[in-house]
Amino acid sequence: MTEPLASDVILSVRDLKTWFVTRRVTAKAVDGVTFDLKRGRTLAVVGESGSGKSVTGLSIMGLLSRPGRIAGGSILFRDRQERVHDLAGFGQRQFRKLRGSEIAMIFQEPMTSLNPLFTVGDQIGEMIALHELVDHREARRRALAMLKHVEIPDAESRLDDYPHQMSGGMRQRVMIAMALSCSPSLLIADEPTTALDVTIQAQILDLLRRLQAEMGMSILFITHNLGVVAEIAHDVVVMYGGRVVEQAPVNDLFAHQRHPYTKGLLASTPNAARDIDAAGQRHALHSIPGSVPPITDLPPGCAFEPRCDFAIAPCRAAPPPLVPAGPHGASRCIRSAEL
Ligand SMILES: Nc1ncnc2c1ncn2[C@@H]1O[C@H](COP(=O)(O)OP(=O)(O)OP(=O)(O)O)[C@@H](O)[C@H]1O
Repeated sequence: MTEPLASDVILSVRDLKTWFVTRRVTAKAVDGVTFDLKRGRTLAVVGESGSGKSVTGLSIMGLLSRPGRIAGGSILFRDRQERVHDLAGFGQRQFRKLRGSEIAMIFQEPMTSLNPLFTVGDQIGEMIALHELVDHREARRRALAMLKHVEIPDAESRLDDYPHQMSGGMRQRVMIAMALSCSPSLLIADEPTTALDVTIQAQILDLLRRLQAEMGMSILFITHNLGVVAEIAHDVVVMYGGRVVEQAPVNDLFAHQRHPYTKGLLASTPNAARDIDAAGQRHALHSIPGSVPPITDLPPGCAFEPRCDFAIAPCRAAPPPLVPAGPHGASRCIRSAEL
């Protein structure tokens, strides 16, 4: 029997396995991932390229491409009527009802969501009309309100712009407007600021924080950037090789990392105050040796063991379980108590 969902949890991913199976290989892109996202909070999923972050988001949205499929586990989602659904068993027809109205997703590249052939006003309006009974004029009025909501200057005239007439930051705002036009309770944001320069990135993060406070939505924020995590997350899940290696509230994670991979990620994140001293001397940035092994060829024990400075013989035996480490966090490192 599945354990019931705590009343403040909107999304509970439990032992999720998303595999890409072909006749020759099985790529276990997500292999036993478990986390909870609470109402009105932001959970960041962080890890290097290939760790399984995007596949986790796409699994929740029902947007996996073949031969990807959910091979096990559950994705419990609480809708606005407080009904709990297991999205792991959903078909495309059920997803179509939920996507946009209850769960929305934004991507790194706004043109993934925007059609170059239609004006932004038409596209946002169409999204609203798809889920709610509104006429053309009302859809346009709501689209304009959304453009203002995401702080697009001179929104009235921008309504009739095509996406290519806008800057990257503005397009990102339009994608957010479209995603939030039906007030979803869950937003999945997959690297939405990665392609933007740092000042625009900070503005988009500010905007998301403000919209979250106003609309009360929960955000699953996928990123490889711990700087962004520090800006936006309440809670953090660190992924490596398709598994969660550590999870903790954001303050705890930055104060004390329980997994050597998280330690390495943090040490590799540029930080001007730490990297240049008062005399202007630069200190070399740490980098984690090697790279994420292909998920079709993970080592038998801890997936991070070949790159880990703290590894001991038992790390090579079997994948360590995710166990409580400290009062709020959990770690998959058998040495976490000593780190
Ligand atoms: N269509 C596919 N067929 C086979 N394997 C896939 C497919 N899509 C993703 N994978 C595999 O799943 C693994 C996880 O990919 P995923 O995109 O989730 O990583 P990520 O952590 O989001 O990295 P990035 O930041 O680069 O997107 C990768 O190793 C990739 O090889």
